[in-house]
Amino acid sequence: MSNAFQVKDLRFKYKSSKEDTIKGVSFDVMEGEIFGLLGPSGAGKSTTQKILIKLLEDYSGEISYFGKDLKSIGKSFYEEVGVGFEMPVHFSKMTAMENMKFFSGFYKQTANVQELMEQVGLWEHRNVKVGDYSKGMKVRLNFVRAMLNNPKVLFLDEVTNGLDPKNARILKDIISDYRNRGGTVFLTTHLMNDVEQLCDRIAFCVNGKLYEISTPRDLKLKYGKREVKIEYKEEGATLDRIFPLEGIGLNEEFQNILRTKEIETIHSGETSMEDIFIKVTGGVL
Ligand SMILES: Nc1ncnc2c1ncn2[C@@H]1O[C@H](COP(=O)(O)OP(=O)(O)OP(=O)(O)O)[C@@H](O)[C@H]1O
Repeated sequence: MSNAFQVKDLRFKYKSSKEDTIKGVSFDVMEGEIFGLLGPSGAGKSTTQKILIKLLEDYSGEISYFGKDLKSIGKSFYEEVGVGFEMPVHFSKMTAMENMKFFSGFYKQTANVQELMEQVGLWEHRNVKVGDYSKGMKVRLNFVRAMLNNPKVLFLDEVTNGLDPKNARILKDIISDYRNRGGTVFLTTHLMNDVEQLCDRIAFCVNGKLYEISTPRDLKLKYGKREVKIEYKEEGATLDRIFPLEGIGLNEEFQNILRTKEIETIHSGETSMEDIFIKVTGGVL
């Protein structure tokens, strides 16, 4: 697998601000992975994304896109990337389909719009004016728009914001499917669920810096509590005990509970991603 993006010591300052918004971050986005930037509001996630999309060019540091300096790549870049911004922008007096046809016109190569609209459950509402769409429908349409050019790399900003759990799930499945077919995804979020269910690797972003670039699983192993909690019934009451994972197979008390009690639950001490985030960055999401 090659690197879709290689970012080295990226720094960026908005003209109106006194200090750097992005304070020297380095990371790679591998081709075929879902890479997530997780962080609280104002951390610099959207700014980083805008730099990678070439909307902000006045940065220092190095960014390469499939081995080429990002600054040297021309308009062809937009044929290859899909962008789903947080705030959907559509023509509200036009129908969803008219909107999609309009935006398709920007690209040389376009995806199968019907298929995309069907996937997100909007095909039957294709002739409705976007102004009459609900917020969730607009979010789903925005996703279709991001996929219109069959992108090689997909950028998503808070992609599940405003969606109910069912529609959030549908969208996450489509994103995973896109990755499984070789697509690369760079997403920003402040939502744990998005990270846990979607991302192959994540980076914690706080105040323009990155902490701990890793897989959700490795982070859990590194920062998780190495213990097992067991809940069991005894004389009508539910009791619980916590045992260290080390030597659990030889722990007689643990074995005894397993043998003699009615077990209700057994959990390994999984630390939530939120706990890990706080532990690593000292900040809250
Ligand atoms: N156009 C701009 N001019 C000046 N400062 C800006 C501009 N856009 C963003 N900022 C500032 O840069 C910092 C990072 O903002 P950014 O939007 O990248 O954060 P974020 O992590 O994406 O947060 P959110 O999830 O709220 O969008 C914030 O302090 C913000 O106020």
